[in-house]
Amino acid sequence: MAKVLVSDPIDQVGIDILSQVAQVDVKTGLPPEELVKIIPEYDAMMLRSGTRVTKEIIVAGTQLKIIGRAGVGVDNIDVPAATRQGIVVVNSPEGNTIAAAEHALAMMLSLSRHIPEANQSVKNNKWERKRFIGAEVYKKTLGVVGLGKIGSHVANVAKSMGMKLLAYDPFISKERADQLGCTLVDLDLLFAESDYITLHIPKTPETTHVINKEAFSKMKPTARLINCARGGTIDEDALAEAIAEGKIAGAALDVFEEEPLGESKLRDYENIILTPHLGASTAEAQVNVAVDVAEQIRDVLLGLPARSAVNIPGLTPDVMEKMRPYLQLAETLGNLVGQLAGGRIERLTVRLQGELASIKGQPIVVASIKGLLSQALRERVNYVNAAIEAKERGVRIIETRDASLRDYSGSLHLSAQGSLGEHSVTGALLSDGEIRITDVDGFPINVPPSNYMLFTVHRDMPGIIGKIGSLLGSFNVNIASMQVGRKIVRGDAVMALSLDDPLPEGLLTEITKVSGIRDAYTVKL
Ligand SMILES: NC(=O)C1=CN([C@@H]2O[C@H](COP(=O)(O)OP(=O)(O)OC[C@H]3O[C@@H](n4cnc5c(N)ncnc54)[C@H](O)[C@@H]3O)[C@@H](O)[C@H]2O)C=CC1
Ligand SMILES: O=C(O)CCC(=O)C(=O)O
Repeated sequence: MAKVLVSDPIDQVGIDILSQVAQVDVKTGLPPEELVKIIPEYDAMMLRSGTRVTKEIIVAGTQLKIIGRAGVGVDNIDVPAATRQGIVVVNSPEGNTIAAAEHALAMMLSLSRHIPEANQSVKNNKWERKRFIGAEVYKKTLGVVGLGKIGSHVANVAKSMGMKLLAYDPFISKERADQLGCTLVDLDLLFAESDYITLHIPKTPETTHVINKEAFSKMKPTARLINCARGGTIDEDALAEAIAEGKIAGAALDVFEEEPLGESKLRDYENIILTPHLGASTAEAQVNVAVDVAEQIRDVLLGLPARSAVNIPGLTPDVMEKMRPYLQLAETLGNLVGQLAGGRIERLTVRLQGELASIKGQPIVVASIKGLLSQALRERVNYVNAAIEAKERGVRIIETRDASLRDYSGSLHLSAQGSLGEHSVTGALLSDGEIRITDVDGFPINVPPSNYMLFTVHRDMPGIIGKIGSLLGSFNVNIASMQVGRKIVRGDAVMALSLDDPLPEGLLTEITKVSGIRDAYTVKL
């Protein structure tokens, strides 16, 4: 039975789903060195933001097939290392959207009405009504940085509270911003005009310290800053300085450069509200993310695709479902051309022909690479790491299209240039979804792929097929089917044989010795 390690607190509903297919061990709060020790026995990991899945943990996780992040941000997982090792990383892109947006809105209102300080004051037996004069958000300007799922929900609610909305998001269209009632502006204008600034961006090289000393110098002294997105997007030293110097009126932070928050000046100011990364911490969100991610882990352990994999570009389950027969075709042809070419492959050209030329090429290219590398890497290569493996091995990938070819209802042509020469194969799908190999090295044939195959290039002359048949028979190898493809009579030809048994050692050399045989290749598909 598969084993899943749950390393952060996850709602029981997620554990129940995982338990349908796996032994689930809940071990929270483990230090990294302990995780490295125990991870080799696990097939999957499920976590929230409390666990850092480092390269060391991933490298030690030799059985790991999937890492599930019950939340949005996967920045606590070394995704490139997981990808390199062929481990699928999944998240729950929408399960906590509302929770995080509501937390940001709660922070905005808490800042405006001094809720935390007023609460503390009453609990200290005081009644300081004058001290806590607040500000209304109605008719004030909210600057939303990052107009994705959470930013959009914040904008929607803020609009209904009568706020004016500015937004900065270089990847969002004007139409989408218009729909949300937001005016897209550049960051400098957003800083200068906003009464409230709320961040809803991932932490990337571009967003690291996007709120810095210079940014604070552009803000209104009455501005209030909210970050329920990611630590590190605000320069915390610059923020403490800006608050101390009265450059802005307040800040509310749920996320920090270092979590849990260590020594920090941020604790010193009454007008800074701090929460311990609670954005996703609602009962509803925790059920949503637990179900979403546990179902994906269960599916992957059962050999099914994951719906929110962050490291299988373009291969969402609906694409996967629609394209499954073509992916199978691409993998088979990749595997075949890789074996024909042998040696070190330098270039793989993938040509989508006829009707196939109009469909999304990337998944087919990935499947072709997976097939190509499968002889060398076996089960180590998958849809996650195929492209990376090819790049690291110096295989140049070229994708081309030719819509003018009208054979079958679309066909796929792969050619591999390797250290031993160049070979090409073409294949197509029949109406019943069966795969046909329709061309090898430019010679037309029509054979289904089979486990064991033999291909020869020979001179088209009487007797040669008989000789090969007898030779195979003398080694007790049964021929399931045989076909010859040629371009001109008595010129060169290709023979494709499907065999019931693998070729015994030495037989391939015997075949190449037959007069008229130029080359022979044995293939296992
Ligand atoms: N505090 C918490 O507990 C939670 C925090 N989060 C965090 O909130 C953030 C936003 O999450 P979602 O809205 O779900 O993500 P999303 O992917 O839907 O939206 C992010 C938006 O940021 C934009 N963006 C990317 N680079 C940008 C840049 N340089 N400048 C401006 N905009 C940029 C993107 O175009 C996108 O529209 C993420 O970092 C996520 O990890 C999410 C859930 C809970
Ligand atoms: O798991 C959590 O509580 C944090 C959620 C979060 O930060 C995210 O989903 O990006």
